[in-house]
Amino acid sequence: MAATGERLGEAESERDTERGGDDRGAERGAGRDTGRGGGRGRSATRSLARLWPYLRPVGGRFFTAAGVAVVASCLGLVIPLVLKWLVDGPVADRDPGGVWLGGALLLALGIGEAGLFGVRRWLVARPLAFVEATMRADLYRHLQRLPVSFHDRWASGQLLSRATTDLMLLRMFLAFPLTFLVVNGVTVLVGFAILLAQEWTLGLILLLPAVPLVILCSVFETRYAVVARSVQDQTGDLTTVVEEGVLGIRIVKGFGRHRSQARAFKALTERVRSTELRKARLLAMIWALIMTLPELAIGAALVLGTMRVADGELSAGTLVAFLSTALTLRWPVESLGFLLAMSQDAATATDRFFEVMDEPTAEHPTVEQPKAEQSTAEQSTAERPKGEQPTAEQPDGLRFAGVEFRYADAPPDAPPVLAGVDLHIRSGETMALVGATGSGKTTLTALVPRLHEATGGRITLDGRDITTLPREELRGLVAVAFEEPTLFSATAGENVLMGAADAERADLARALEVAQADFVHALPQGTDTQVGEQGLSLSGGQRQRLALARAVVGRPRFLILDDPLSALDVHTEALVEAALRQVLATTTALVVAHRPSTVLLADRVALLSGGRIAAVGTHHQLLRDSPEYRSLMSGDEREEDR
Ligand SMILES: Nc1ncnc2c1ncn2[C@@H]1O[C@H](COP(=O)(O)OP(=O)(O)OP(=O)(O)O)[C@@H](O)[C@H]1O
Repeated sequence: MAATGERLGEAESERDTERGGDDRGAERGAGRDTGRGGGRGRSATRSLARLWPYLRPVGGRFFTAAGVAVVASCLGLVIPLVLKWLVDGPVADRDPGGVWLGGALLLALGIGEAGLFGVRRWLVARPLAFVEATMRADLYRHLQRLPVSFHDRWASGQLLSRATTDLMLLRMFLAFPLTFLVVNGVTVLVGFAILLAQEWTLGLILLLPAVPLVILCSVFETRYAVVARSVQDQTGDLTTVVEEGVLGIRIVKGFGRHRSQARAFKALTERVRSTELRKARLLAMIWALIMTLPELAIGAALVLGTMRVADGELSAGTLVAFLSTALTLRWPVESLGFLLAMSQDAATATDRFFEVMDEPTAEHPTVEQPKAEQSTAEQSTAERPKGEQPTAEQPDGLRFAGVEFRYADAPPDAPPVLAGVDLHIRSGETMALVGATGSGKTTLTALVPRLHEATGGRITLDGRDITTLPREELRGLVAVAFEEPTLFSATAGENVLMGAADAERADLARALEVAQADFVHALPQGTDTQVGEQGLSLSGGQRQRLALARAVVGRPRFLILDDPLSALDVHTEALVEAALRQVLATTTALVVAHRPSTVLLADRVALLSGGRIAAVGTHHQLLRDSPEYRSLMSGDEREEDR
């Protein structure tokens, strides 16, 4: 089963040449590139061996089932021996009693074989469903724990296809090809031993095709591995396009883009189809060879055997038994082609599964505060203006000290998004964060709950470096509401209660009130109303208010709001603002703001520009002193001054 890297490399470059340049259109919609591989230089056996930890808990039942299948298959090999006895004995002696006995024996063997195969099926069905479910649960759990940067890189369709198609392929592989590769292997060995024992010259004739078959199978396996990987990756791309098309149906319809969407989809399906056809051609070729060579050998053995029976060198019974054994071995030999193909598909699915599972869950795990960092902490303490030293009565609030950040996938020559942010939000204070589009406001807010890891500097909450806080504690301290409110296919109440592990119904009512999300009570089942996939049954403003309620339900110590009022009408915005003022009075908050109305919720404003905090002050101070701030706010300035 092992494939050589060189051959894989050759096959891959051949595939690339075959592809040519005409499927560029199909690349559209494939989205982010991560998650595709070439099947280059990997051993199928080594890949499949990684499934062992999942198989081990059900190993007893699984191996018993394989043992039962081996016995059933070898039982089939006894049938020709009974035939030999029948032909040379009772049939030659014209003994009807013996013929009946032989018939009964053959019937019993047939029933025994069928019964044992039934038992095998029963033995493996439940454990393999368990293996598939465990792998799927592990994958889901791992996906939840992977950092946001991973999800930024990977297309969702690639992940979906791994969780569905690939795991189904693996269950099918464990249920059938894996067992039958063993069973058929043992059957072929036992069968050939019987053939050689019966008549070694004829046996050798049947063995002749084995050498070319082994070589052909190895070449086939190498080529098939590459094509199998392509099909599975392309299916992932297809899933991404379908998902994007369904989620973005409003945009597609709104801009009348269904034709171009359909064209892009068709290009991708064409690409999958042509790869599937290449796979089918390979399979057809290997099947033709695997079926033809043994048939030729059986034909040759039949001619030679008949001549020897005619010459009296061989008994008719022996020839009948020999040919029946050879015919019994046809299926185990012929099945090799598709069993190998299914094993390759499974090895590819295993690789794709572990590509995700091998991704580290934390880019920077929680660490004990090292000495070097402590000195930075001391230094930043020294930098604090007088009167800002944290005390037990007055905690320090949220502090950014020399925070730097660059996206891992940013071009190497691009400047960092954040190039040394220094900002102190005092305990209980609300700070508005203002900056031009793309200046890094969302990025800065994402660093606080460690959705991304700062690449330099440090962030402290009440004097504690966030990298030293256990993630659960950090996420209990900090609540976030993003500009794009994400809701889940659950009830309105469940969506809000997701904001805090220990929140109760009373907290839910309070949070809904604060976020002016009373509309929930008017829904058909109140807070128990399902909000549909991604909350799409609600308006943008309603979704945003629910997201806000989710952020405040746990009375967080620190609140991060990314332009939380952008989708609200003027009337609702005023209501939410009024309620928010109450919440903000009790927490330390950083609020990304684009409009003066949001800015006015804050005690002070920080202007982010060129990756640094360019100015800090009240709204009116900045309007007076900062031309950049004035220009950013100018759109609404007149309204503000009214
Ligand atoms: N996942 C990512 N990978 C690479 N670059 C990114 C990623 N996300 C954002 N960026 C880049 O980082 C910069 C800052 O983006 P960010 O979303 O933080 O800006 P912003 O100030 O919040 O913008 P806006 O006001 O439009 O919401 C932008 O140039 C953006 O293109």
